[in-house]
Amino acid sequence: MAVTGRRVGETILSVENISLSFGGVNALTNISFSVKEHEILAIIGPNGAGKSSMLNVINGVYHPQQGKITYKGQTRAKMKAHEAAQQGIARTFQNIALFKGMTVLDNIMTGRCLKMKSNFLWQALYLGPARREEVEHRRKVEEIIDFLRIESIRKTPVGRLPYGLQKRVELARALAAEPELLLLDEPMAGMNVEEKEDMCRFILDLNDEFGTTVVLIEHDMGVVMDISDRIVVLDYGRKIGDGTPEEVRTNPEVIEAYLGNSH
Ligand SMILES: Nc1ncnc2c1ncn2[C@@H]1O[C@H](COP(=O)(O)OP(=O)(O)OP(=O)(O)O)[C@@H](O)[C@H]1O
Repeated sequence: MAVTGRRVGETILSVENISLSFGGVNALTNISFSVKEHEILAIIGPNGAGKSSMLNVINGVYHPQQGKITYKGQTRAKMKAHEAAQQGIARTFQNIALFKGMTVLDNIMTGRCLKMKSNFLWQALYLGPARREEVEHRRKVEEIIDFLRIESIRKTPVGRLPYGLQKRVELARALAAEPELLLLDEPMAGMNVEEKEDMCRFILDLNDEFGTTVVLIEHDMGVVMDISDRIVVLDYGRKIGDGTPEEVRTNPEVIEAYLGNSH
C-alpha cells in the first residue's frame, strides 16, 4: 500500500443537484457537495435525513432521479455499483455485512476479489501467476491486519467476535480493496468509549498514511467534530449546512434542526 502522506488535494468527488425518491418519499432533494482528495468529510443529520441514501448514491446502489456525480473527473447521471468498486470506492455498512462463519483472514481476503487477475483455471491449479498473485494478496492482507492490530484474531470466525472488533474487521475488508474513497456508515455505532477512540485513531491514521479520502456518517458529535475536515448536514433529505466543524457548530439552522435537539 503506497504511503502518500496527508495533503488535501483536488476535488475527487462532487455530487450536484441530486434528488432521490422512493415512491412518495423524498429521501434526497437537490443535494450538492464536493469532497477533496485526502479529506475526511462527515455527513450528519437526524434519523431518516438521507445520509445512508447519499452513500448509496455515491457507490451506485441507488440511482438518483436527478442530478449528476463527478468522480475522478468523469461525470455521470448515476454511478454503477461495479464501476464504483472498480474505480476505488469501498464501503462499510451500518449493519455489519461480513461472512460470520468465515475467519477474519478469509473475510478480509474477500475484499481483494476485484484485485484478482488470474483466471479460474490458474487458480484451481494454483500454478504460475495464480501462486504469485496469492502471495501478493496475502502480503497486502497481512499489512492491513498489522495496521488494524488484529493479528491475534486472524483465525477466529467473525461471528464469535465482539461487535466492536467485527466493525474493525469490516474496515479491514474495505481497506483490502485499497480504496481511494472510503465510505463508512456509522463506523462507531454500538461501540464503547475505548473502542470509539481506537476507531477514530485508525480512521485518522489510514487517512494520513495511505492518503485515503474518507466520507463517513456518524451520530457521535464529539467524534465528528474531532476528526472531520468538513461536515455536510442533511435534514429531511435537504442540505442545511456545509462547512468546517466550527462553521457547522455555529450555523443557526443546524443548531435548530439537529444539534439543538435530542437526535
Ligand atoms: N430502499 C428504500 N425504500 C424505501 N424508502 C427508503 C429506502 N431507503 C431509504 N428510504 C427512505 O429514505 C429516507 C432516508 O433514509 P436514510 O436511511 O437515507 O436516512 P439516514 O439519514 O441514513 O437515517 P438513519 O440515521 O436512521 O440511518 C427515509 O425516509 C427512509 O425511510
